[in-house]
Amino acid sequence: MGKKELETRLIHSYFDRKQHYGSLAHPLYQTSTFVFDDAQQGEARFSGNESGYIYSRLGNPTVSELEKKMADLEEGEEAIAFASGMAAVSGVLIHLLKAGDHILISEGVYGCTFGFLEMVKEKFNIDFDLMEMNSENMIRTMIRPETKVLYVETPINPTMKLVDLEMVIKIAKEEGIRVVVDNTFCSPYLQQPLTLGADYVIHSATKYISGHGDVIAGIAVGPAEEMETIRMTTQKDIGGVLGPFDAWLLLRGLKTLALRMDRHCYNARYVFDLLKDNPNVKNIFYPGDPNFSQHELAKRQMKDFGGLISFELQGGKEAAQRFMNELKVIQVAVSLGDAESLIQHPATMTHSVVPEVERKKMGITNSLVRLSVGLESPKDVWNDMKQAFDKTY
Ligand SMILES: C/C=C(/N=C/c1c(COP(=O)(O)O)cnc(C)c1O)C(=O)O
Repeated sequence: MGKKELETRLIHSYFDRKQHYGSLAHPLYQTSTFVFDDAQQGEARFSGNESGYIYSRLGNPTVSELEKKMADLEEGEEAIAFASGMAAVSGVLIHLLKAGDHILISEGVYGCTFGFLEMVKEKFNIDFDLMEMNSENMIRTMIRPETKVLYVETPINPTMKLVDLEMVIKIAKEEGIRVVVDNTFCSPYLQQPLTLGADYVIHSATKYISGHGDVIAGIAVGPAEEMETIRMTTQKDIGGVLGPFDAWLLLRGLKTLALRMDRHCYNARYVFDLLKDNPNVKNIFYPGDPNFSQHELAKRQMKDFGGLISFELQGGKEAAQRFMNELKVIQVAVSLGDAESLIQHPATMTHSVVPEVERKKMGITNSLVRLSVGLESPKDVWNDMKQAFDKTY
């Protein structure tokens, strides 16, 4: 029988149940270290002459099961689980870049990704430029001899703009540059950048992969040989590893990823269809909007349009904060991809670390709010927004 569908591979496991009392669920190895049969086995394991677990910062069976599954789901060679999405971002970029290098970034990125780039620019002389990656000529103009990486989020947090992966990857391959795609907003269920030729995929697994708002985690998927280098240097020595219980929770969350993403997409479309005609909304940014400037690219590049809607409210920051404060079902909180609908104000929250001049370039205004549509009844989500509009305007 051939390779099963993704929906099936999300659920089924890789471990040999016969070695684990027939356990259906993957066992949880909540341990920091592993006992050797004798001193010689310890020597053999550390030297690499014998495979096996040593210490959970170097590998853990529960974490390995998650990594195998994520590599499979993203159609990649190998995956590494990290303590957070930012640990995955920094782990991969530290591996790929050295002093004097340059990296091109999609015009919008998560605020702390921007903060990380500012830090390595100042401390380690790794330069970066943000750019709107929608013009082949512009990208080629911005590439320098020292450019080593094109880093993109698509959709971009929080503006929901898209980057044409096939176009960016084509240029990168011609120029001998690596492409890293942060696939957090889609999960492998809606988009698989490695199948388009990207070199690395990154996830804040905190979001849709977990789906239950109870784990902070990151994942990187990439070429096996380089991932081993990252595992045994960048991650081992910086130490941003994921704990076994968090890996176990992610394995549990992945089982329902397909069902949850379908529901997030359905619910977001339901909300959009009502929100788009609301007089208190100045602009709305949702890939599933037929009037969205990149709607055709969204249809081509994504399986469905996701669970996130960003929109600008009439009246600026004060009105946006009043609106958020009137919500009862939707929770005012950062993060996304949870069962609960969440709303946040990027300019003063997730992207507050980005200087205002850069935020403006990214299209992040004080009127912008980002809604992560959850798994509740979409009717209740919309009614909550409607009553908040009535009280705010
Ligand atoms: C509060 C956090 C939000 N985001 C995070 C995030 C990270 C970083 O992921 P950890 O938070 O380190 O797991 C990486 N990549 C993307 C596209 C992200 O949105 C947020 O936007 O609401």
